[in-house]
Amino acid sequence: MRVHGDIDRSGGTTQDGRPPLSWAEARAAARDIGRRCGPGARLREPLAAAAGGVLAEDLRARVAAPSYDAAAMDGYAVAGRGPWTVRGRVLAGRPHEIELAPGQAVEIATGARVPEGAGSVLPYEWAERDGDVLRGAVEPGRHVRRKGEETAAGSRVLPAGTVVTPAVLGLAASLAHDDLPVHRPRVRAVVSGDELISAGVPAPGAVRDAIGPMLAGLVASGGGVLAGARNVRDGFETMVSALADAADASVVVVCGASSAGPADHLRGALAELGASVLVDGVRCRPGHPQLLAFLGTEQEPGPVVVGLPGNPNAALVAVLTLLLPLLRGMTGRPDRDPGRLVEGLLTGHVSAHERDTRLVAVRVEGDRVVPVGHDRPAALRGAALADALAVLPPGWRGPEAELLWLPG
Ligand SMILES: Nc1nc2c(c(=O)[nH]1)N[C@H]1C(S)=C(S)[C@@H](COP(=O)(O)OP(=O)(O)OC[C@H]3O[C@@H](n4cnc5c(N)ncnc54)[C@H](O)[C@@H]3O)O[C@H]1N2
Ligand code: MOO
Repeated sequence: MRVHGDIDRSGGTTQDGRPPLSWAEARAAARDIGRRCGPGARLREPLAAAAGGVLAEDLRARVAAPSYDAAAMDGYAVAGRGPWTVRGRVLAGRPHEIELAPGQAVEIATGARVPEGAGSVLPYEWAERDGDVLRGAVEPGRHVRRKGEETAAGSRVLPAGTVVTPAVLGLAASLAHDDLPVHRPRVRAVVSGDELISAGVPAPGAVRDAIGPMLAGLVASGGGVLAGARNVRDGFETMVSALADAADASVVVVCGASSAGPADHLRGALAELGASVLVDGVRCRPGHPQLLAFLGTEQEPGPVVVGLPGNPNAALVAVLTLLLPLLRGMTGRPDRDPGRLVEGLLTGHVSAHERDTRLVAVRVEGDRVVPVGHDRPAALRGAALADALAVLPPGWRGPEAELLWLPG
């Protein structure tokens, strides 16, 4: 993580004790910080593992595309004018040394190498064959994909910084790449809480960790990679050493311990480590105790810390508010959300918060946006049923609402 000196390190709360940043300001700040931090570690990854990264170098063609003259249709490769004499058959993947003289043809499959001397391919649909004699109308050059006509060997096909989508992976494979140099923010998670268990049925007083299982997919949707998740017990020293141990990451996500209780040690641990807290709470419901901080110094920058509240739905909102905009900023992804404006269509009873932005789980049903309920801070049932969170700014009267799409 590289931090530049011009970031406002003031953080803190306003005089009335409320978080200084609105929900929209917090998202914009996280994205901006991500842009300044840059795209994270450079790795050379096998193709399948490179998905979601951003190219660390221009992608160049290791071979021409196509890499040989190939038939684009099933039919006959023909040389010169017809009628032609059919000399045999060539199939894709079968090497051959056939050369055709004018007046000769071979039956050919799509993708097979067109013999030397053949000028075009006559599809079956246009061919008349009587024994070895073939007739039909061809246009010179038709239905042959010439070597290099799409891409010349050695040419630059994509610039550094391109997001590795499934199409980019397919293209890279077709141009003979086995691995790709990509940048990808490495994210480490610290899941804190004495009451948490990660398997089985909880006894009274114990709680299944519901945030840890969400993180890999959420981090990947922002272009990062979850390099590890640690469950730690509540404790000041434990939190300090968990943060210090994650120093090799671009981003450390701390789940829980974000509030003011006796077991909530995140803020104290950050102070102990000399962190700069840049987002100290956000004016939104749920999720207001979330935070964003830098570890390290100007000379030796450390990771960005994103603090998620322990209530799982509040944590999800904080991921969408701070973590994903941060990762998108780091990886140069477009900020696609808040998504689109849906006009006049939020149905059912929802009320805005007087001073904070409310995020409400909704389903999009045709042209209606329907709250699904079950979206209190501790409940993920609503988010699991929902397509999106409707963004209701303070004092919202509706019915228009902006939608923040939930990662799929
Ligand atoms: N005096 C105040 N108390 C609280 C405030 C406040 O402003 N003043 N904010 C409340 C809000 S809002 C939230 S959200 C929580 C945030 O708490 P923490 O981030 O400190 O998290 P914990 O106290 O550890 O846990 C809160 C709650 O969530 C459960 N939890 C924690 N981690 C997980 C997990 N990984 N999976 C499932 N559930 C988890 C935990 O058992 C608690 O029930 O603080 C309020 N209090
Ligand atoms: O804001 Mo808390 O983060 O309501 O659950």
